[in-house]
Amino acid sequence: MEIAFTKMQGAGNDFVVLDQTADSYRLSPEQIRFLADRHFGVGADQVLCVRPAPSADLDFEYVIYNADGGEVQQCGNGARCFARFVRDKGLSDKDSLRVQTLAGPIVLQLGADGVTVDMGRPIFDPLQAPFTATGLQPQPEGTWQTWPLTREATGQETLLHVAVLSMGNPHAVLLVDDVDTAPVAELGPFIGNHHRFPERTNAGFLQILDPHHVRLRVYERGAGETLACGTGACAAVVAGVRMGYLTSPVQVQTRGGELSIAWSGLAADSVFMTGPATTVFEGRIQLPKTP
Ligand SMILES: N[C@@H](CCC[C@H](N)C(=O)O)C(=O)O
Repeated sequence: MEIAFTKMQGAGNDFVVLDQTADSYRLSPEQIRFLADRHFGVGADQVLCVRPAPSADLDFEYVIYNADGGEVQQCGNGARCFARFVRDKGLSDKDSLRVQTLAGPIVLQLGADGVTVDMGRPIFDPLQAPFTATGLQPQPEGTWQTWPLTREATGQETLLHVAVLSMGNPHAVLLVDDVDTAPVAELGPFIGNHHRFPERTNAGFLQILDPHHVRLRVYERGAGETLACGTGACAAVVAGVRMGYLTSPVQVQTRGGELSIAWSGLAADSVFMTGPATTVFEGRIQLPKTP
């Protein structure tokens, strides 16, 4: 089967975007992995599918797959690209779109500064992250807490203190002095695959510059380190605000660009993310047959 695709990026987090509004084909995990493959396919951190709305109060369904082929709940940078895609393809001319994700509905707003996404409320209950905190003693940090993860390296035991929350998808946030020297390639998979995260997790490395500016690297579940992670930026800012280090709005510098995150600090309020969304190229590709 040959399909049309659009390659997009938001702050360097890159996507293959597929229009499945009129054509109801579905892809196997092998086909997703092929599309995301940087040598044999198009290359992307995530594959995004635009599908018809499942109910009249929504505009579309937004389906997200990681490069490893697994379907996931949420993708912030992808949401901005989704909004740009439906506008550019003439699928909708609305400035405000309500789309269904696996984590629930989110609202996308197209404006002059880029796309702003209402990412919904952060979820603080560890069990809902999901994170198994049984038997652990949290360490108080501001109005919040971090959790100790034991790490055995070269015979020595070290403790990493991570903030845990969900932005619809799981996040662990570790404060570091300098993101450039943080051992992301080593600690990212350790935190991401830690047995206390039964669905694995995205691992953020947060360097605070001042109350309104941070630097961030994220080792993403199912994709490895990416140039930016939208939900990771939201989670890091929420964690920083609750620990008392940050004040909204916060500019998040990633390796691929800048994102602006706003959150009132109240658990009942949504997190808002603004940033770029760009089309890189379009094409058609023959999919491999799957068994
Ligand atoms: N790049 C994303 C997040 C994509 C999903 C994530 N890897 C997960 O498995 O939860 C973003 O911009 O938020």
